Order: sequence, then structure tokens, then C-alpha cells
Amino acid sequence: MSEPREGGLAVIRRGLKLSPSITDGLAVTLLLALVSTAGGAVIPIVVRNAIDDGLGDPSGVDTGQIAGYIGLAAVVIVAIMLTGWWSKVRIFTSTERGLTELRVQAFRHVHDLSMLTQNTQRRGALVSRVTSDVDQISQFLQFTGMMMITSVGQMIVATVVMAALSWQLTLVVLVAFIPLALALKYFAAAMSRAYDRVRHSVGEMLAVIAEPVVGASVVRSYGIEARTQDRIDHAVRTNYRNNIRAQSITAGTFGSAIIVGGLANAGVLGIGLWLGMLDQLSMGTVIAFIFLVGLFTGPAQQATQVISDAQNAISSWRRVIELLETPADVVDPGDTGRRLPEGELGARFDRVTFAYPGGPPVLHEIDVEIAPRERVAIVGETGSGKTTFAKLLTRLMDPVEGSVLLGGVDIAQVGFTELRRHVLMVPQEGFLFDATLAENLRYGRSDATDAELKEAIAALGLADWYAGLPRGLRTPVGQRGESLSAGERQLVALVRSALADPAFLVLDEATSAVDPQTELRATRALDRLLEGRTSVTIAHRLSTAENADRVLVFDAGRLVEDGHHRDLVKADGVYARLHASWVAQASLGA
Ligand SMILES: Nc1ncnc2c1ncn2[C@@H]1O[C@H](COP(=O)(O)OP(=O)(O)OP(=O)(O)O)[C@@H](O)[C@H]1O
Repeated sequence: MSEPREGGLAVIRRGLKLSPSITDGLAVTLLLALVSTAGGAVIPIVVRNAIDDGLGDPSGVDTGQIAGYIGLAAVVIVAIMLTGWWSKVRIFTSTERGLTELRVQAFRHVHDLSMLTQNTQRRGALVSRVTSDVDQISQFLQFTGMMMITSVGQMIVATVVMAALSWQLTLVVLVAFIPLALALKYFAAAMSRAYDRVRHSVGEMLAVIAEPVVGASVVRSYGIEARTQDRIDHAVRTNYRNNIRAQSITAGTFGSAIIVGGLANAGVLGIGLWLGMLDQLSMGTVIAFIFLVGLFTGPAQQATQVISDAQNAISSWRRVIELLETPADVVDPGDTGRRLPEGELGARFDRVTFAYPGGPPVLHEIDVEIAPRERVAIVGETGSGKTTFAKLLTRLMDPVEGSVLLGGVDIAQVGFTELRRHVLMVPQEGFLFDATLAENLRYGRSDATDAELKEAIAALGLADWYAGLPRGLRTPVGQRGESLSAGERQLVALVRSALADPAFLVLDEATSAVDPQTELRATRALDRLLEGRTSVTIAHRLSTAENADRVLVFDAGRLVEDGHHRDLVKADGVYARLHASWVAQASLGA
């Protein structure tokens, strides 16, 4: 299905490179953690000595010596606590710092990804995916990853100390663990498959739940609540089943590790006592061994949990890296980019061909020049490429071949900020944020004063509309502007554009019907907005094409006609047919 995936270590290496703060001071942190772990192995030795030398002293119980050992044990325990605490604080701090960097990079990148291949909804899903993926990585780095390293250290130290005390008992412990060590590989593979299924079903479930939330109005208006609910129930149940299956495997492996631990302890006790009776082992050594078996088996019991957490974290990391490495298809040249000429601006499409990723060309060799201050209307059947043309003009995407120039400059070489200062796209539905009217208008120009906002409203002939607003500039527009009518939202979008004051405007004409009074206001406001500017309007209305200086007609991705409405009607081609159907519709509506 896809190319071979790189191994876990390679993913970790690349992930660490992306968040260098994680490894800041890691050597010291690990050293502290290992000191803390190794400290654990000192206690059994102290216990052994206290028993053998203190209690088992032939001249009677040596309380002084025992007190000395207890004191030593206390010092070691305090040292273990302090080094353990300190290493944890260090690992939390550095991983949080590194993961914050990763979150910032990932969220920024989601926004840089194509406006077209990633619609708003997909981007929302990506953002929540990144959030949960980074949480997984954090859980791993702060708990399990650290545990993994200290566990290995603990097992090595325990083995060395055990071997130094008694090779026979060490052998007993190792033999008990061999089957588990071998089985772990299989458990890990089963767990990996089970958790893969869980991750997949979580993704499905989120998508199925998110869709009807975003499309709530469609769900309600088509009365498909029951069907939607069925899909959600099914996704939730599948996720539940997958989770239960995965948890059963985890529980099974954990349980078998406990059994093996028990067997090792029993073996140590049995054989230890027997060796003791043969006078080959001291009492202290056998008791110390019980402690050491604990040190050795603890990590092995947690190995399954560690492996599954590591697998989760690695696939999360892999996804975040893949996201970050998805090239942003429109690259911002930034401040080093070229500047656009100030004042009026014309545009040129120089043999522009465009295809959406993986699709056939939808615009073919478009060659056209738009003069400064010209009012151009774009018309064509649905799917003919009008929106694509407009998006190329504002560089929401780059042509596959050819180039788009503004004022003689290839817009691919112009920084985003500079470009947005000169050319602006006014969509059909200007998105309004859940804030006041003033705040929404300031998306056009952030430093505009209240007086300037009112001036801009008046300049577009909207003073009477504004006067009717209950709280003036402080009027809340509601979520997505719901407190305003569709027509009023268009008015806000026009004032916002006027405040931004670009030389070149690209408009997607609204198709939604609005009341006649607002319609009149919008037409008047638009007329004033376009005054003195170059404009390209995706026209859905007859009057827009009729009033334009020039009409560009698209058909199946080709520019087939170019001229004034009058001449195009006479030419009796694509435009004449479109025009005839508009006229017929208008007379039907009348
Ligand atoms: N994001 C996309 N991914 C893939 N193909 C797309 C995408 N957007 C548009 N297309 C395809 O590109 C072609 C041109 O679409 P475009 O939106 O430019 O047409 P349009 O003339 O603006 O149509 P409408 O009037 O319906 O908005 C169509 O065939 C369409 O299916």
C-alpha cells in the first residue's frame, strides 16, 4: 500500500531532531536516573550485611554494626529519592519545552497546508489529531521512555549484584525469565496489531462524530438524525470492541509476567534454602536475593506496558513528522520576496495550466492580461474553472505550469504579507468571528480607529444600515455571524475589504438571495468599493456581466471568449447561450 515504514529508532531520532530541547541536558538527567536506580541495589546488600554480620555475629548481636547499616540504608534511600525527583523534574521540563515547540510547529504547518486539499473541517481534525498525538509522545517520554531506560539499568545492576552474591540463584532467576523474554516478542506483535486497530477505530469514531456536528443543519433539515446516530453507534461500538481486545492482550501479558515473577521467587527460596542447608549460602544472601528478584522482575512485568506505550508513541511521532514533512504547496518567500508596485495594478496569466493534486488539468494554458482598474467578470458553467482561476490570482495555490503576474511581478516571488496588501479575495460568505462588529471589521485593518471604521461604513453608503444596528460597532455578530442576516454579513465583508484597501479585488459573487433592501445596499456598496480598483468577479448574475468592462468566458478549463457583454452576445457562442439562459431564468423569476 505504501512505501516501507522506517523503524522505531529512526522515527525517534528524527523526532528528537525536530524538538531539540528534549535532549537538552539529557546525559545528566539519565545519570541521575541511573544513580537513583542503582541505589536500589545497594539496599539488598546492606540487608545482607546487617543480617550476616550484625545478627549472625558469633559473639552476639552487634547492635552498633546494625545501627550503622540502618544509617547507611537511610542515607541511600534519601539519595535515591532526591536523585529520582531531580531527574523527573529535569525530564518533565525538557520534554514539555520540546513538545511545546513541536505543537507550535505542527499547528502552524496545518495552516500552511493547501487551502484546497485541506478544507477547514479536515484542518480541524488534523489539529485535534496533532493534540492527541503529541500527548501520546509526552506520556511516553515523561513516563514510559524514562522507565524503559531505568528499567534496563535496573535489570543490569540487579543481575550483576545477583551474580556477585550467588551464581546458582542468578541462574534460577534467568531460567525462569527466558520463556517470558521469548514470549514478549510475540505479545508485542499482537499488541501492536491490536493497538493499530484501536487507533484506526478512534480516528473513524472522531470523524463520524465530527461530521454531523459541523453539518448539523444538513442533518436536521434532511431529517437523517437516526441514520447519523446509527453510524455513530456503530463506530463507538467498534472502538469499544477493539479496546477490549487490546486491553485483554495487555492484561494477559502482564499476568504471565507476574506468574513468572512468582516462579522465580519460589525457585530462589527453595533452592536458596537448600543451598543454605548445605552451608553454601548465608541467610542474608537468600533474603537479599528476594529483594533483588523484585528489582529484576519489576521491569520485566512492566515491559509489555512499556512496549505498547512505545509503539503508540512511535506511531504518533511518525504521524506528526509526516505532517510536518508534507510540503506546504504554496511557499511564502517572506520578507526577502519581491515587492509589488504601489498604486494601480494589472494582472497577467502567462500560459497557466493547473491541476489539483493527482487530478487532470482543470485549467489549460490560460493566457490573459487584465489592465489596471479594469472590471472583469468571469462566467462559465459550473465546474468550468472560474474559482480555480480566482484562487490562482490570489495565490491560494500555484500553477502547475506558467505563471501569474501582478504589476509585472511573478506573485510566487512576493511575500504573503506584501501580496495580501495589494490583492484581496472577497468570498461569497465572508467568515465572521464570534466577536463585535468592530473586531470583525478590524480583520481588514487591525489598527483602524472606531472613527475610521465608521468612515469606511459611510464611504460605502451604509450609514443608514449602521444607524439601525442596536449597539453600533459594539454589536455582537454571534458565532460565524449568525446574529446578522446573510446580506448583512456580505455588507460586513465589503466594509472589511474597503478597510484593507487593496488595489486589486477578486470577488466571488454571492448567490444567496437576500432581501431587496439589503441587495440594493450591497450593490451600491460594491460599486463604491470597486471604484478606482482592478477587479475580477466570479459572476453569477446577469447584471454583473452586463456592467463589467470585460467578460472572460470559461468552458471546461479553457478561456473560450473574451470581450464586452454586447459583443459576446452577438458572437452567438458559449456566452450567448449562458446569457440566454440567465434571461430566461430572470423572466421566470419576475
Ligand atoms: N479541491 C479540489 N480538488 C480536486 N478537484 C477540484 C477541487 N476544486 C475544484 N475541482 C475541480 O476543478 C474543476 C474546476 O472547478 P472550479 O471550482 O474552478 O469551477 P467553477 O467554475 O468555479 O465552478 P462553480 O461555478 O460550480 O463554483 C472542476 O472539475 C472541479 O471538480
